[in-house]
Amino acid sequence: MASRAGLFLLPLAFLPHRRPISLPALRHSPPSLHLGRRSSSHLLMEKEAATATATATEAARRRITHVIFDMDGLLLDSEPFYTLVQEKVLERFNKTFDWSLKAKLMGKKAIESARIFVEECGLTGVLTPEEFLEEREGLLQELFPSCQLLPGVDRLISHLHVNQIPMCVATGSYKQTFDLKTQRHGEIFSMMHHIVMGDDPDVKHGKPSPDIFQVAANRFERNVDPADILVFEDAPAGVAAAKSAGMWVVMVPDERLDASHHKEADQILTSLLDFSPSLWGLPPFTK
Ligand SMILES: O=P(O)(O)OC[C@@H](O)CO
Ligand SMILES: [Mg+2]
Repeated sequence: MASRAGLFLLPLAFLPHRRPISLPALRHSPPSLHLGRRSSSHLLMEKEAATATATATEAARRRITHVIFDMDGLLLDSEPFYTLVQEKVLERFNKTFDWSLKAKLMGKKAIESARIFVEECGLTGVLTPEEFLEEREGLLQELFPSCQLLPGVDRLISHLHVNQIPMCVATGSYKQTFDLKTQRHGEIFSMMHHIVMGDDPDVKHGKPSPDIFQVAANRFERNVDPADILVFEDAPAGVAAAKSAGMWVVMVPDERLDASHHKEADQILTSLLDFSPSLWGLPPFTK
């Protein structure tokens, strides 16, 4: 297999589309970087990561040349708003919302997640997916403008921008809600080469299909090998989409997401503050 200058030949087993490689989470980062208490899923995450072999670390030291960011739950702390509103809707039907359902909804196109929500909550015939979406979007309108950046986002994106690493966003959010959520963060999103959204005409199927990441990769200035692209995601559907697009994926899951959803990711982090660019052949942080 031809290798690029300075790259070593990767045994076929390590190609991203063949099997995920779990890498050591940055256990040495100072405790202050680890936000919040360490839940059992975090300890499991570290155990999973700790089993990574030196070979896996070597294999993953590819020279990543391009980066694709998911948005909700990865760049923006918007997922709690979705949860809050979905809990509100369910209260009306005396039903409760839990993370096993959340795991199925995250990252998906709005109408797809609405269909799952109505079906899984036994509301078929009571509430249509369209009615649910209308109610949900109505409640979210006031909440979205207060979306904050998640920890480590500003530092990482500014760092990649300064080092001229091409990057973009691939989000299942539709344009209208994208504008609402990002209105306070124009500078960060202006550093993106392009933004692909859930209602983009070229995106035929939402995550977990690879469409949105393939469209995002094709819109960079030059043809990019998917194996040179690193995706950052928070949701199982997004990780699955990135892997089926043949890309590498760092997952930054909410600590309430069951660790069984971590398997496909190449690296698991508790926060972007723990990301080490040089592990992926990207320029290291200087400060
Ligand atoms: O930016 P992403 O994570 O694709 O969000 C999509 C939206 O459906 C929220 O889950
Ligand atoms: Mg997401």
